[in-house]
Amino acid sequence: MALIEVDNLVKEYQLSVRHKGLLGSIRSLLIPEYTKKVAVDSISFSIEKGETVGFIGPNGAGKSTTVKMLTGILTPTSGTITVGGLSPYKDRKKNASRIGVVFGQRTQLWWDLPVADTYDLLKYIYKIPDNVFRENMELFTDILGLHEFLKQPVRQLSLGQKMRADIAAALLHNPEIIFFDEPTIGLDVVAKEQIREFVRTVNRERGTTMLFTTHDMSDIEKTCKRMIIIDHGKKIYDGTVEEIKEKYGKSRVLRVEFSEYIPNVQLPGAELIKEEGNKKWFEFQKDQTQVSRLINTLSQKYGIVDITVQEPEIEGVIREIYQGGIHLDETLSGVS
Ligand SMILES: Nc1ncnc2c1ncn2[C@@H]1O[C@H](COP(=O)(O)OP(=O)(O)OP(=O)(O)O)[C@@H](O)[C@H]1O
Repeated sequence: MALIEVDNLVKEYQLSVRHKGLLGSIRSLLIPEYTKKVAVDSISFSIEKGETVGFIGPNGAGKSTTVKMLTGILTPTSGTITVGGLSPYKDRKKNASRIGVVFGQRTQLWWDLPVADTYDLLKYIYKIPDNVFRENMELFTDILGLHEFLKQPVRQLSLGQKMRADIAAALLHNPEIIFFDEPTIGLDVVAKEQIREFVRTVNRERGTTMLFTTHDMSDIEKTCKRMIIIDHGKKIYDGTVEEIKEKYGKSRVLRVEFSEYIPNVQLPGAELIKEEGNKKWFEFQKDQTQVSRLINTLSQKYGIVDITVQEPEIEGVIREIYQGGIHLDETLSGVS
């Protein structure tokens, strides 16, 4: 049995119908009417121990609702979830001790307490043995650079420091599974990279299972092997990040450094998209133009110092999927 098993999961929210005007308001009060919003529509998937999975989709797709059900905060309308053999909403307390949750937009730390005191409190709450606490504090301080601000109250921390402090707090009790909700939102590139590196280290060294919801495709590309895409509450893709890029990222960029400045380069089958000194970037469609033909054409006419082919950005592929420009085929999408 997989660590996380989700079968035909459905969540409907009940919304009250409001009528216009004073009479309408009175009517709504006396005879309340409701409509249903299906936020999660028969989703199934399973996640094995040690996997890192990106859970993505456009705004309102149903990601948070699914994660809230996985963590036991919400009860499903129908379908089943098991996390390590437990039902998250029925065995909420037991489940909580085995999971860690990191919210990018909210802190779980005590606002007025120094960070170190928060960790002491968590040690007490989760009954973390001394040796585990010491080992984790050492590792987290080292990779996340906690020593800079351990004695400062949480309210004085910068966004990036708070995020690092929050991640350490969520992992202190050695959870088997961690749910990250937009873990790098609002952070600068250095802080983002530090967090991604930390996540990779913990996954590699401890085999911790990780699920990310994020709008930052670099988070997914740099930390996850697998990606589940949902849209309008339905699962539309479940597979590797590489596979979706390879199959749907049709455009490639040829970056060429010439031995001298050449004003007009004609390259049939490719379009000039950028130039900088002696360097030029050409975009081409990999299923229409062979890269070897482009290289031959260029090298016969011009002196070339360096040439590289750049892979497609996952960001662009996902944008097109959200905009309906790419229809995923069922054999690839792993959707049954
Ligand atoms: N408490 C609620 N009551 C009613 N409808 C809700 C509630 N929470 C979410 N919804 C609706 O359910 C749908 C899914 O919302 P959800 O927050 O799960 O999406 P999401 O994929 O996490 O979006 P985002 O990327 O914007 O955070 C949306 O249409 C949303 O308006």
